[in-house]
Amino acid sequence: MTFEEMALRGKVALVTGGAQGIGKAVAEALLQKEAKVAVVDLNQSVGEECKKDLDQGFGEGSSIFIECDVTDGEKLKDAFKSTVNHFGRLDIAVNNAGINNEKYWEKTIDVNLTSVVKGTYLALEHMSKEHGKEGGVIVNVSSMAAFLHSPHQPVYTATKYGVIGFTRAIADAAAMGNYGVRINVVCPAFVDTTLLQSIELEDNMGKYHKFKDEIKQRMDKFGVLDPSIIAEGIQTLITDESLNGAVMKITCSKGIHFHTYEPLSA
Ligand SMILES: NC(=O)c1ccc[n+]([C@@H]2O[C@H](COP(=O)([O-])OP(=O)(O)OC[C@H]3O[C@@H](n4cnc5c(N)ncnc54)[C@H](O)[C@@H]3O)[C@@H](O)[C@H]2O)c1
Ligand SMILES: CCCCC[C@H](O)/C=C/[C@H]1C=CC(=O)[C@@H]1CCCCCCC(=O)O
Repeated sequence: MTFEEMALRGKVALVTGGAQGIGKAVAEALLQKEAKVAVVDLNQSVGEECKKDLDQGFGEGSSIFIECDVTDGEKLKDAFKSTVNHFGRLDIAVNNAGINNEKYWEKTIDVNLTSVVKGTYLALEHMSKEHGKEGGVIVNVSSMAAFLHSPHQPVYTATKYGVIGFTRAIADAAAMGNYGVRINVVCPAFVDTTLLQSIELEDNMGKYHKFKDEIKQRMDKFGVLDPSIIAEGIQTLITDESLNGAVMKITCSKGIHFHTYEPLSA
């Protein structure tokens, strides 16, 4: 049995936006290592299809689907509670749900940043030693848009910067407060998921829709990753106990690697 299999076997994970794309790839990777997974997603039909796939691939008892809009604080709180009630514990949370919408940009902030903060705090309530729990790991999903900003997605870019800043700060708080919880962030470049289709839609891109060809040029230039490599990177952030406050970048050019920051000057 590999180290990852030992580290993940029997562990319970909650993955937001887990019904498709990167989130589903994360769920499959964790189930492959005999973890249990709660798939939390807004989309009921896609979520139920995902559940069927996971049942077929990993057995009916290994996962549950919880329909939940992460921007609804009470629903998200209930999703965490249902996960713990069903599986008896929570060890891992992946705050992955995200959208790309510059027209209704307040919604983008709600999903991509506010709900990641809420999801992190809810996960800490169920995992942190400050709440008498046994510890765990949280992974928040940002983007390479936080390193190569996108003039076509100013608000999306801002949310992804925010996810990095919040995660690095709360990871330090977790260490200083002996929460027993490691908190890391992953920053993928373009990934082959439904989200990329949003660049074609004026309802998503708003006034920046006229820039869509430029985004496509960037996709041609930088390449498009398979969701499975993001799942591989997130699995490393979960199982490598040396990682807390880590900022993982995943690109076609350099694969899985880490961003390093200048040490704080005295
Ligand atoms: N695809 C990319 O190129 C790319 C690159 C970098 C980062 N990301 C980030 O990865 C994460 C996952 O994106 P993806 O590419 O898999 O997209 P996707 O659209 O394929 O999947 C996102 C999932 O999140 C769900 N979701 C959206 N809003 C929700 C809400 N309010 N409540 C609950 N679930 C909700 C959707 O129903 C969907 O199942 C996002 O945070 C995204 O910003 C994506
Ligand atoms: C389009 C709708 C969904 C957005 C998904 C994703 O979050 C977007 C990231 C890109 C946005 C602008 C960029 O250039 C970002 C990609 C930068 C890639 C940099 C790679 C650099 C390298 O390979 O060295």
